[in-house]
Amino acid sequence: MNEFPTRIAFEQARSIVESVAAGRQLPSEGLALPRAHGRVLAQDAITAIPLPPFDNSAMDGYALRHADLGSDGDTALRLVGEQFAGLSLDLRIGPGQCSRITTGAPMPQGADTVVMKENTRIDGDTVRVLIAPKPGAHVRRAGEDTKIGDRVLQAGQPLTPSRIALAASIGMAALEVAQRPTVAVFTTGDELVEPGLPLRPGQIYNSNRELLMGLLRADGLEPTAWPTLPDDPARIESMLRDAAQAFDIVITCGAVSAGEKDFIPTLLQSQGRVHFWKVRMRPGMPLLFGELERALFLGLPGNPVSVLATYLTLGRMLVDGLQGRGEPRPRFFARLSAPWHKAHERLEFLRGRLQSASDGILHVQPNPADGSHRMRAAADSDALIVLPERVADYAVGGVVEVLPY
Ligand SMILES: Nc1nc2c(c(=O)[nH]1)N[C@H]1C(S)=C(S)[C@@H](COP(=O)(O)OP(=O)(O)OC[C@H]3O[C@@H](n4cnc5c(N)ncnc54)[C@H](O)[C@@H]3O)O[C@H]1N2
Ligand code: MOO
Repeated sequence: MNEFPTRIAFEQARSIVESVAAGRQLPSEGLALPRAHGRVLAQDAITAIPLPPFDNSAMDGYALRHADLGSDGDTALRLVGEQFAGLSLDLRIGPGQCSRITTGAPMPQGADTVVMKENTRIDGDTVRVLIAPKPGAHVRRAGEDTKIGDRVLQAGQPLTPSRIALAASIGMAALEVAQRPTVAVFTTGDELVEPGLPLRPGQIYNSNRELLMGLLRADGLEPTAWPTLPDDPARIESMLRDAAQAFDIVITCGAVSAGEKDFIPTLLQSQGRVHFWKVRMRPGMPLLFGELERALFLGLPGNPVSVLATYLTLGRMLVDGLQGRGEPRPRFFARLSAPWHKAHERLEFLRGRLQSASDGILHVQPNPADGSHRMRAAADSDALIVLPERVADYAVGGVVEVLPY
């Protein structure tokens, strides 16, 4: 049995999760762009072409030489050609001449300015410029967005639609991304019944499976739900070992505190390895983190709101770390719209509802139903409110960190 830290501060738990994840980063795989959305990039992307690739028009209108425009704002130019987007005709504009042009079409040689169609009148092959554009107006210059050799994306960045689009615009058809961890999800307890079946006295419906599967899917994973574990140590051991031989992460909910049927910490101590057990957070204190077979093992406490809080904090850190996500998630702060008395020492993740006031300031309304079994309060809320480790009174308007979910 290994020695492990217990009742640790959240920050210590975070650093253990991060260092374990850093040591077990998943390999990369090449994916075509349509399949790379939401993944973490495992390579830098350096552009071999400038963006835009050539000088082109930002408007539908006429390409001209600004020097030809008279100061009175009404100049007649001779229309000598037309340049549409898609094929460069190598047109050349001489003095007093102009060319029809559409948005995105290459600028003809000699032209330096575009006038919008709406500011002209056409009469045969004469174009009258009624309102003179400024010099260089409506021309998008080659390379003004990115230059050849620019590092436009970096390893560790999550691939948002904008980043995938940027990769496409420099001509990349595939990207090297971190493999996603495979995740096996277990619920535990003889009291659990699946929704849709009749409920006998003493039983409750299994809500944690949907909660956890949903949280993992929202983070881009494709978790696999296993049958619920009975309160039987031999069955628990054989099912968890099976999963731990095949998956990168095994997540259980329940059976990690001090009850007679809480078999999982003992199993991990004797058959695997414990990195920590119990974190000074609320909800979620009995959280267990370790290893079994080839898998990393997260034993979340069974109370539904504890599942929410432990996944959104340390669970997500593990998933991010295994994929080498280097870009920190943005942090958000809000003002409390009601006072709160924090009566205990643990770091609290209270549930609350976010709302932006008309002055642009984000407010959060704490939900008074703070028991870790109160799923209704979690469902009525959309953020965890982070209250640091100390007994404290929070006044209305006090600034707190929030984790939207
Ligand atoms: N003597 C002690 N008792 C408890 C402690 C402690 O330190 N000493 N910790 C308390 C805290 S805090 C929590 S959180 C819970 C965690 O308990 P477990 O992780 O062992 O979870 P269970 O006992 O199996 O279940 C707790 C609670 O959650 C319900 N549950 C479990 N699974 C589901 C599910 N899939 N869907 C819906 N609800 C579920 C279960 O019925 C229990 O009510 O322990 C405290 N006790
Ligand atoms: O830590 Mo437990 O999650 O408060 O109920």
